[in-house]
Amino acid sequence: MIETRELTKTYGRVDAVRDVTFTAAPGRVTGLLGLNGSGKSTTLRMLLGLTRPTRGQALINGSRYRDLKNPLRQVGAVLEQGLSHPGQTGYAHMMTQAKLSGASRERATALLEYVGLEDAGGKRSGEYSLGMRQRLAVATALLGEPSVLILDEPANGLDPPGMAWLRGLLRDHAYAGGTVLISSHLLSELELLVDDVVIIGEGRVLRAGPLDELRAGTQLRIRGGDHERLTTAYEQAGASVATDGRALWVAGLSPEQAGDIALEQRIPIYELVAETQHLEDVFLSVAEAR
Ligand SMILES: Nc1ncnc2c1ncn2[C@@H]1O[C@H](COP(=O)(O)OP(=O)(O)OP(=O)(O)O)[C@@H](O)[C@H]1O
Repeated sequence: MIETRELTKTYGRVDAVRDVTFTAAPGRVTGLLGLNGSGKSTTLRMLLGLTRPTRGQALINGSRYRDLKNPLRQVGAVLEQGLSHPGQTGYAHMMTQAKLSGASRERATALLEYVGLEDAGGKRSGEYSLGMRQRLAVATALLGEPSVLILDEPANGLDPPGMAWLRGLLRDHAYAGGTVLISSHLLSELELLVDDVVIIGEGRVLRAGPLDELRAGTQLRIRGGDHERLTTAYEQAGASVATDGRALWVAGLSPEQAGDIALEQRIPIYELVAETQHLEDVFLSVAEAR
């Protein structure tokens, strides 16, 4: 479980993070979304005890990071800057880190295999691709069998199969009761993964909630015989109607209602599709509403 309460970090006159309150619950994957510079890394760094909050609280399993007993057994982190020494092999890195987190050598070896680096374990990590470094960072984070995982922009450097692998791993972690908090500006990548979303902009929480609730606004895309008359009829029925030049976008009616109204007006319908909003649409509408 992760909780922040009125978490704030001020650098000089800049509020990097301001009054950020959210919860990332066990059994769920929570996405922290925002543009570059919106305060994601600063929030995660405060949770991990790497940056001291100006005020407010950042709690993992009910405690500040520095008050956690055995922190490496409670929380694993994948941060943007790699952890490993470039001259050290992946294998040697895992053995050093295993000692720090009290994990066995067997677990370290098994994790190298789990992240797909069994053949690259003898190579210096400085020679790894960005994607391989991310895999090594994930293996390191999992060493202490932590219930909480925190990942800052892990999609950077991962190719599509790598991203699919990471999605599977994080979903399994949440399914087993773990808590996952992942930051990203790649909305389409996150849409396939997260259960809950916290959108931040300029250091503040703009919107937070379950993904399904945030993108609940289903719209109908309708192409018919007479768009002008259709618009009038739908608006009279209480819907809001927009057009992209080729089709009408209708919010506030079911497909059945929209079809029946067109039939009453004797206007032919050539195409009628119910489209669920994408995370990107939610993000843009939140950003525009500010
Ligand atoms: N150590 C620091 N000193 C001064 N300003 C900082 C420091 N760290 C972050 N900031 C500022 O705080 C704001 C938020 O930065 P942060 O790195 O948390 O954003 P982010 O959402 O993680 O962005 P990115 O995806 O680019 O890393 C930015 O305006 C940044 O310039």
